[in-house]
Amino acid sequence: MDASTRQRIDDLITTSPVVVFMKGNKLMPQCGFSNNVVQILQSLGVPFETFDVLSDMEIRQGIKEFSDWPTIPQVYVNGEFLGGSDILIEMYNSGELREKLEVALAS
Ligand SMILES: N[C@@H](CCC(=O)N[C@@H](CS)C(=O)NCC(=O)O)C(=O)O
Ligand code: FES
Repeated sequence: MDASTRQRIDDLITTSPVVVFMKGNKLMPQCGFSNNVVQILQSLGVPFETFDVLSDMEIRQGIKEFSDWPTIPQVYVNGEFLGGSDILIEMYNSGELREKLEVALAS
């Protein structure tokens, strides 16, 4: 990824405490994995921003390198990579996600 893509990602992950790189948007997720993450965050009632990687191939590829994670969706909390769909589902089911987000959003 070039320096300007890296800079854009640096900016994107701090637009909100919770940022989701996904396919599609909150109203119309374009993939079941992205939809999983949206449904989980909405069910917890936390505010979050999304970025549609289908609109930008540089970010779609760049975010994989940036996070060292090969797939979309990708969830960032306070500028740190948290995980994709499987990880979010697991953390949601264990209650860890609610706890983590409560702490993250309070800071
Ligand atoms: N097991 C993954 C599922 C996500 C996944 O497999 N994503 C694929 C299909 S949407 C992907 O991002 N492929 C590369 C791409 O489309 O750029 C997770 O936990 O998030
Ligand atoms: S777009 Fe086909 S699995 Fe996500």
